[in-house]
Amino acid sequence: MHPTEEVAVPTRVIGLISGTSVDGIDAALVEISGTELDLKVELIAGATYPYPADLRERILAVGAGLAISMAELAEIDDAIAIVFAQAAQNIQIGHQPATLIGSHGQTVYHRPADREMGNKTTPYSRSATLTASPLPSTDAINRVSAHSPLGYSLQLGRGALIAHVTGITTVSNFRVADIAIGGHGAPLVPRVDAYLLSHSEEGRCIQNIGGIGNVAYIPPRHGDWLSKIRAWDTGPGNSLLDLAVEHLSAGAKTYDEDGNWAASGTPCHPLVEQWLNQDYFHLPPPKSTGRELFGVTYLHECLEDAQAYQLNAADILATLTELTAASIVHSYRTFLPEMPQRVLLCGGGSRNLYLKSRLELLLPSIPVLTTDQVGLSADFKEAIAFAVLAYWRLLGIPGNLPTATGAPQEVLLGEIHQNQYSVLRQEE
Ligand SMILES: Nc1ncnc2c1ncn2[C@@H]1O[C@H](COP(=O)(O)OP(=O)(O)OP(=O)(O)O)[C@@H](O)[C@H]1O
Ligand SMILES: CC(=O)N[C@H]1[C@@H]2OC[C@@H](O2)[C@@H](O)[C@@H]1O[C@H](C)C(=O)O
Repeated sequence: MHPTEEVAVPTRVIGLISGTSVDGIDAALVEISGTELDLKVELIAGATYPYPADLRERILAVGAGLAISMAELAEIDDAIAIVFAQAAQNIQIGHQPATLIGSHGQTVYHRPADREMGNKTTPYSRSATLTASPLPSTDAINRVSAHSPLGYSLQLGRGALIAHVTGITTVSNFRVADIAIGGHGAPLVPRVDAYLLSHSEEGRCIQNIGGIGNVAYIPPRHGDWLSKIRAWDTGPGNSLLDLAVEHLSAGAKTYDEDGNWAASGTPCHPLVEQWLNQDYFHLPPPKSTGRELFGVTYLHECLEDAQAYQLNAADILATLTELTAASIVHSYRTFLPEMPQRVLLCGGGSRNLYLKSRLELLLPSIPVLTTDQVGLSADFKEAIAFAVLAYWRLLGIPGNLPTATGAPQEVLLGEIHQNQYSVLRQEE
C-alpha cells in the first residue's frame, strides 16, 4: 500500500449503549489516543436519548418474557438499530465527525454459562478425530439445550443497520466471542476501567450501579496487577428499586430521585438478612446476572416478604435500597482478596444520595466517591468503554478480562460492519 493511502486508525469514536434500566441510549463522542497502559480518552460530548415510550414498553415486555414472532423480533432489532443510529448522528452535531462506532445494543436476554454442565460430558462428540456417531436423541438434545454448557446473551440493534444508516464503520455484538469460549460475556467494561482508573498505589473498586450492579476491583498498578483484577455482577442495582417505585406510585414515577423517598423510610434489617441468603449472593465469581433474575417476579417475592413486617412504601424502598448496598458490600467482604482503599461509583445509581450514604455507612473508613471526581464521567463511562472496545477491536487488542468473565483466554470482541465507503474502496 502506498504510504499516503495508509488507513489511519479512527481516533474519534462514538460509544453507544442502552443498559438494563432501558431508560435510553447513552451516547459518548470521544477522542482516543494510546492503546493500553498509555490509553487516553477525552469525552467531547455525551448525551442520553430517551427511547420512544412505545419502543421502551416493547423492549421491557420482551425482556420480561413476552412471546413474539420471528418477524416481530426482526422488527424490534431494527427499530432499536435505527434509534441507536439516530443517537450517533445527533451526538456529532457541532463536532468533527466520528469514523467509528462501538455499539453495545440493548440486552433483552442474558443467561450465564451453566458451570455444572460446562464440566460434564456432553451427548455430542467433542473429539478431534471425527468418528461417525448417531445424532443425539431428542431427550439428550432437550437436556443440553435446557442447560447448555455455553451462556447465551442477546443484544438487539444490529450493527449492520447502524453502519448502513450512519455510513460509519460499526462494531457490535461484543459479548458473543467471550461466550463462545465459555465465558459469561460480562462484565466487559472492567478491562477499560483497568487502564483508565487504576492507581499506582491504591486498590480501587469501580462500582457501577445501573439496573444491575457490577464491580471491578483493580489492585495498585504494579507487578502482575492486571491478572489480579477481579470483577463480577454484584446483583440488583436500581432494577428492583425502579420497579418498586413504579408500583408504589401507581405509575406516576419511574425512579426514586436522589433516593429521597427511600430516605424518608427505615430499612428493615431482618428482611435484608433474609434476602441476602439468596443463592446468587453466595455464588463465587466470575458471575453475571440480569433482569431475568432481579426483575418483576423477584420484586413481587420481596413485596410478599415485606407484608410480614407491615412496612409502608418508604420503608419498602429503604429496605430495597439497603439490599443493593448490602449485597455490594457483602460481595466485597466475601470475594475480594483485600478490601479496596477507595470506591468509585458510576452509573445512574451514583446519583442516589441515600444509596451512597448507606454504602458509606457499610464501608467505614473507605472513601466512596464517583468516577467524576477522578475525571471520568460517571454517566457515560459505559458508553465510553464501548467506544474503546471498538477501537481495540480494530487495533487487534482483546477486550475481555478472563478473571472477569471466566473465559479461558483473552479474545477480540465484536463484529465489524464496515461502512459502504470502505467496502467500495476494498473492491477497487
Ligand atoms: N438522580 C437520580 N437519583 C436516583 N437514581 C437515579 C438518578 N438518576 C438515575 N438514577 C437511577 O439510575 C438508573 C439508570 O442508570 P444507568 O443508566 O446507569 O443504568 P443502565 O446503564 O441502564 O444499567 P446497566 O449498567 O445495568 O446496564 C435509573 O433507572 C434510576 O434508577
Ligand atoms: C448482559 C448485560 O448486558 N450485562 C450488563 C448488565 O448491566 C450491568 C451488568 O449487567 C454488566 O455485567 C453488563 O454491562 C456492562 C456494560 C459490562 O459488560 O461491563
